[in-house]
Amino acid sequence: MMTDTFRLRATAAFVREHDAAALLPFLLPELDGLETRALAERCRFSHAALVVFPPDPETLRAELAASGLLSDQAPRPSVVVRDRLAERHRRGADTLDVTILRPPVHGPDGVHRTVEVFVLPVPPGSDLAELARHERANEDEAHVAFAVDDPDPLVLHGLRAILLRRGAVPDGGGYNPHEDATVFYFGTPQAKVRYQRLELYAPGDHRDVLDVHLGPHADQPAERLLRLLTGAWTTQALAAAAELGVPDAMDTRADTDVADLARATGTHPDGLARLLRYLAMLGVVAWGRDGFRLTELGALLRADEPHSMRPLALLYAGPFYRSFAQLAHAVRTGRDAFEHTFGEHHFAHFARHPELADLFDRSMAASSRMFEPVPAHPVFDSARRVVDIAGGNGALLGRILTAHPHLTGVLLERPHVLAGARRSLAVAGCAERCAYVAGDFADVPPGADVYVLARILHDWDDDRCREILRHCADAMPAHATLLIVERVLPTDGAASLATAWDLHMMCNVGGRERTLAHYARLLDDAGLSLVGHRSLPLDATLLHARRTARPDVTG
Ligand SMILES: C[S@@+](CC[C@H](N)C(=O)[O-])C[C@H]1O[C@@H](n2cnc3c(N)ncnc32)[C@H](O)[C@@H]1O
Repeated sequence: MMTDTFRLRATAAFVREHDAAALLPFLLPELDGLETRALAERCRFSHAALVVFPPDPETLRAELAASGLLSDQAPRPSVVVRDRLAERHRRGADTLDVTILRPPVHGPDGVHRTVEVFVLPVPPGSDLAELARHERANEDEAHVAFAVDDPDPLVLHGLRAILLRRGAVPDGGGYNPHEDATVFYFGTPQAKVRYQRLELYAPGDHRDVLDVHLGPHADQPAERLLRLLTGAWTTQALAAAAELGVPDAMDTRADTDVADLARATGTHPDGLARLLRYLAMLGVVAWGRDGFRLTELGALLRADEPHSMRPLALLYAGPFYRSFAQLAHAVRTGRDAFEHTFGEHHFAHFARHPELADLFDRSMAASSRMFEPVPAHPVFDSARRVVDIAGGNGALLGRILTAHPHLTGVLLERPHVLAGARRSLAVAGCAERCAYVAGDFADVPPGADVYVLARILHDWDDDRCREILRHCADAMPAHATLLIVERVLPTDGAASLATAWDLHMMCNVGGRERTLAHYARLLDDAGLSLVGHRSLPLDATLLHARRTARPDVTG
């Protein structure tokens, strides 16, 4: 359990190191440059907040002093956080004596900021000990706050609209008469920093805007849970649209009439209208005056879109949907649910069903935009030969060979995958510079300069990964490089696609996503060293490893 001093120090360091323009895109990765600028012009990053639970005032003073946080201001009563704690822990608000301190901290540019410290005394033997334990572990009240200096209602409505459009979710708020200030809380579920709540802090009484923010039922956990529970319907609605060719028959620049769309897709007009209404809620299509328009998001489901995500939609709503229904089996037994559902491992199952193998290969290509920056890695400049181990349909090798005409490539894959790889490398114009090896991880060809393992290690448990990495290390000359593409699990609780894919790997493959330290250990065990890493699109990371130099024992 983290001590309050540690939590105070970490919060103060965060406030010191960040500013609004840099922080906002981490909280809401979908913000575009214009929106970030509009927000940063009207909102200052003012503080990060936490709740502490000192046994007595002396301990609190000592903890604040040890964290470099000193304030001679008198504490003010908290209303909003007190009420939230009371509701979460089913206690009367008047039994919680929560006060607010705001010790100053200087930001990177010397500007005045604060750490907002909510203080709830928990004397020894108090019945609040369990509440304190829960709150320290979950940090439900931790948030970062942006102060709005000129908060007229129009500005507040405009700021809310941008935040909501980019994935923020209303998460309560309130008016504190002791401070004459209104706060608006938002959840930021996509955040790439440890804070998944954002506060707009507006001096003055803005309860009219707050009423809109809170909505009639917005603070009901039951409503939030209902929204979460319908996730399966989202997967199926997206896949149904893709299967029926709805995005393919729509336009991103003009509205399409529902009756026309029903004719074009061979669907029932009422059924289609209802599906479209749901898709509009997801942002996949948008309501227009004359029907519905396809959005940029929805266009990714078109069959002819470069990097089309249609195959992924069909896979996730098809075989992987059936196996996800058995997730509890995977959690209970530690064994993958795909094998439990289909009677064999997914690689073997797909190998026996060519239409599924094809769907799988095309769905891997759907997210191959994560490879875009890989060919720019400097290791390719001095290399001559590259081996892509289990390179799938050759999407990555094709990019590397296209960017570096001096290179030759080898693609190692299972025999049934090679035909597709040959075709796509021929389309990429790299056929003459590429050789193919039909085989297993044990057949990694020796003597190349760069070896690539993209989205392979997460398919396997640690023992099999060590084995695969040893095959690589054995094949690698002393100067060679191994590049690994994976989604790396964050260690600070930040939201990441890796966390979702870790569940997918457990359920469907029997593998796992890993932290950077975990990869470093596996490499080390195989005689390799992690020497660098850089981030890639779609929450992926490129790890760079070399053979570990062995001490010269020839003496
Ligand atoms: C998740 S895909 C990744 C493909 C490619 N590297 C990419 O990122 O697009 C995993 C690949 O491992 C291959 N594979 C599975 N078992 C293998 C084995 N024993 N030896 C070689 N390749 C294998 C599969 O055929 C599949 O193409």
